[in-house]
Amino acid sequence: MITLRGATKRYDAAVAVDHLDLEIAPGKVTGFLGPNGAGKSTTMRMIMGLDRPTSGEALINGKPYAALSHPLREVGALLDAKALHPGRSAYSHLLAMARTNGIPRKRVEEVLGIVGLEKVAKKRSGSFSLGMGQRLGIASALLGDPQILLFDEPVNGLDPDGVRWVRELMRSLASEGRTVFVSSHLMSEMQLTADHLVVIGRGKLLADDTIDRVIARSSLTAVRVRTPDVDAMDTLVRHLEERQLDVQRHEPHECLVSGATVESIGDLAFELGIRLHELRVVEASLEEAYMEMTANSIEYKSPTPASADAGLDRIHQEVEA
Ligand SMILES: Nc1ncnc2c1ncn2[C@@H]1O[C@H](COP(=O)(O)OP(=O)(O)OP(=O)(O)O)[C@@H](O)[C@H]1O
Repeated sequence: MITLRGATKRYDAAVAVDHLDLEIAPGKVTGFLGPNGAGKSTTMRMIMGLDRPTSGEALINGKPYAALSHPLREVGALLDAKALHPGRSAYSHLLAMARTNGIPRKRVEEVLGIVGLEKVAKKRSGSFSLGMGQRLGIASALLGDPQILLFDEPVNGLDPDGVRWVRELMRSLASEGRTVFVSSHLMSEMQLTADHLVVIGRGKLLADDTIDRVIARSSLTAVRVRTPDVDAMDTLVRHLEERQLDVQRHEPHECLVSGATVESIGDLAFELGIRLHELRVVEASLEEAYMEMTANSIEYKSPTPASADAGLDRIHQEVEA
């Protein structure tokens, strides 16, 4: 279990992480999302004892990293894949880590096998590609066979085969009951890998929930309603608007309702004696839900329109199709 209580990190006047309260539970993959500069790496560094919180605390199994008696056996992390001695081979890098942490030599061979680096294990890591460096970083994280694992953008630089391998590794580590906390900017990948999401923006918590609930809460997730009777649709829309619901009507026979369930709209239509030909949820994608949630937290905004608008357009197009 990873616990953050009021964890805050300031750099001079700037607040990188702002009073984060979180519990990252075992047995699942928790995805860690947020725009550039949101504070993800700083949060992970505080958990790993590399940055001291300005206030609050970051705990591993109830203790700060520095108080762990066998840190590598309790928690492993891939934080910066480039933080390796370039003249050292993967093997000697892992062996040095193993020796200083009382880990047997055979575990070095085991982890090299897990990450698929056996054949290049004796080569200087300075000659490694970005993807090989990521694999070596993952091997270092797994070395102590810890129950808690943190990965900061582990698929960065990996080819599609490598991306899938990381996904399967994360899933299998979680299925063994481990705590897996992984940051990424790739929404589609997170949707396939994570069970739970933590989203931060400007150092503050924006969401701590399952993927399904993050998507369901998006205003871009709406219920599509269709009736063959235009007058009946007029009546239904009036009643929905009286209930303060956001209704968009792009066609006489159809509307999109945000913030209501299919059950509540179905019951209302039934009470009003309105025949429906369609009543279904049109879900936002995780990317759309994320873009909407972080719209006000983006430090480095691109000049192109936000994809929240693109999301609405997509739903409208679906309705018109
Ligand atoms: N050592 C430091 N000194 C000063 N400011 C820092 C330092 N480290 C991080 N910051 C600032 O803290 C904020 C959070 O940075 P952090 O790297 O944690 O964000 P991030 O979410 O990991 O970003 P990215 O997705 O770009 O990797 C940023 O504004 C960054 O400029």
